[in-house]
Amino acid sequence: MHIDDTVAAISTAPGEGGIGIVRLSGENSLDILNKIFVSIKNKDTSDFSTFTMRYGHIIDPSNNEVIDEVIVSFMKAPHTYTKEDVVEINCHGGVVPVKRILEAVLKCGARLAEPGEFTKRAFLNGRIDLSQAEAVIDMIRAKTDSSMNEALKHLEGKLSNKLKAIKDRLVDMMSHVEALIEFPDDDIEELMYGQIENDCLEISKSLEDLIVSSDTGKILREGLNTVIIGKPNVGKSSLLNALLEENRSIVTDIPGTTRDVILEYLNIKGIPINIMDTAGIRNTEDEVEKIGVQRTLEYFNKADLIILMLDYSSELSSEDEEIFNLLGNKNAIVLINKVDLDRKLNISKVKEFVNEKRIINLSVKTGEGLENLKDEIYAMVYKGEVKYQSDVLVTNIRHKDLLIKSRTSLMEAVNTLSRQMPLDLVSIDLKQCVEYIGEITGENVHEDIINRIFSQFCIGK
Ligand SMILES: Nc1nc2c(c(=O)[nH]1)N(C=O)[C@@H](CNc1ccc(C(=O)N[C@@H](CCC(=O)O)C(=O)O)cc1)CN2
Ligand SMILES: Nc1nc2c(ncn2[C@@H]2O[C@H](COP(=O)(O)OP(=O)(O)OP(=O)(O)O)[C@@H](O)[C@H]2O)c(=O)[nH]1
Ligand SMILES: [Mg+2]
Repeated sequence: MHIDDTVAAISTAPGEGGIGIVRLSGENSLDILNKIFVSIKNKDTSDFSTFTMRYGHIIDPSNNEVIDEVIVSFMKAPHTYTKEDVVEINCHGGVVPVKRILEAVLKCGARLAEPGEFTKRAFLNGRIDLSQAEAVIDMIRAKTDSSMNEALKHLEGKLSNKLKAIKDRLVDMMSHVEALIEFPDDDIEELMYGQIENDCLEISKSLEDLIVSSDTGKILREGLNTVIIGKPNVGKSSLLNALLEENRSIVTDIPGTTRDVILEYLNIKGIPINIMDTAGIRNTEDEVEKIGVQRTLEYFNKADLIILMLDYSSELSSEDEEIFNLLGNKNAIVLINKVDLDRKLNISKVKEFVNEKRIINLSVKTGEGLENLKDEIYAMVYKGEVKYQSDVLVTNIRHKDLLIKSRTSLMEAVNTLSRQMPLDLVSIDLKQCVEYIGEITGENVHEDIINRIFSQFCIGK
């Protein structure tokens, strides 16, 4: 496939900044630049060496007026971000210079790039595979160091290489199977059945390891959805504020203070947390509060982790018990807050309700127990297994779903083999398995899916 138009976009974030960048990619990039760029030394761009920069001015082609003082860089195909000629115009940061330079570039024949089009070209031109392109957006969205490190590993091809190794093995097996179908040989057939079955099981184990890693990986990419619930006045909003180290939520000693769900983002030991403070759960006649309680329950159902708060200084109430009943087998930590006050809470009774959940004593007021809470969340996410920290994690649900499908095909092959059914059927299963892996890397994936992935990108990426 040959892409023959040249695209341009503002690649820096909108707003005021030190520098703004307008990026061009495509075979006319340098010609377009030549129409609007004048260097002090009056050199034209024909002898612009790759990966060098030049100082000069951008001129408005319609009236020859200077738009801005700039530095331009040139990267020659194919060793560039997109594998096409790339020009970057570094102008003064601010909304006007980048916008006017972009207009000038468009007037001279560039087309406005779609969101993610530079990265899409890097994919279509074969510099990176689809899973690496997806990592580019994860990189931009990452809220913590751990999330970013994981995205970088994907970007650098750690997952792609693993998948490639798996695919190579499958293709190898397929050729053996094909050979045996074409030239049946009773002497080795039985031996081959066992051998292929073994290989399938081994590959299935590698797929399984990747699938398991997605429990942690998804959290690093999307954040752990954590909902603080409890009856009114136990200190939910105080906890949110303490974790954020700012007064985000209104705190008063009036029960029913919080009426809506308040969402904030936290970084707990590198784990991105989407934390939600909610309206205290109770039966109420107040119309606004009722809606708030309803919302609390909706978020409760979607949560990855529930932080259930109790009040050390008050007796267990029917409201607390109602919340215990909601918990079921939800992933939850029980926090007993206000341990700085005198105890009225019957702790052994709490334990009867939530015997298998972790209970942590805390005082938001003094800060006691806050570190224990953070340690517990970290341990839950990493499940205490260090193996995830060095190896690559599957972070993307699309990838996880395809890995599950490819493993299912592989297990179908195993099933076929163990029942000594014809090898043609095994061949079909193996082919299916390879195709699912190819959907992750983008070798064979429907255009709609590619478009959907890149449409999530920002402009200029
Ligand atoms: N100014 C600028 N900064 C940027 C980018 C960019 O496009 N422009 N990037 C993008 O968003 C990121 C860097 N990513 C990049 C990835 C590959 C290539 C590239 O030219 N690769 C060539 C090898 C170049 C060489 O080694 O000489 C290649 O793979 O062939 C450039 C940038 C972050 N910083
Ligand atoms: N002594 C003591 N008081 C606390 C502690 N944590 C919170 N409080 C107080 O408890 C009261 C209620 O706190 P909030 O954070 O508003 O409670 P909430 O659970 O958000 O309440 P609703 O929004 O009404 O559901 C406030 O007066 C807080 O200052 C604590 O650890 N110790
Ligand atoms: Mg509150």
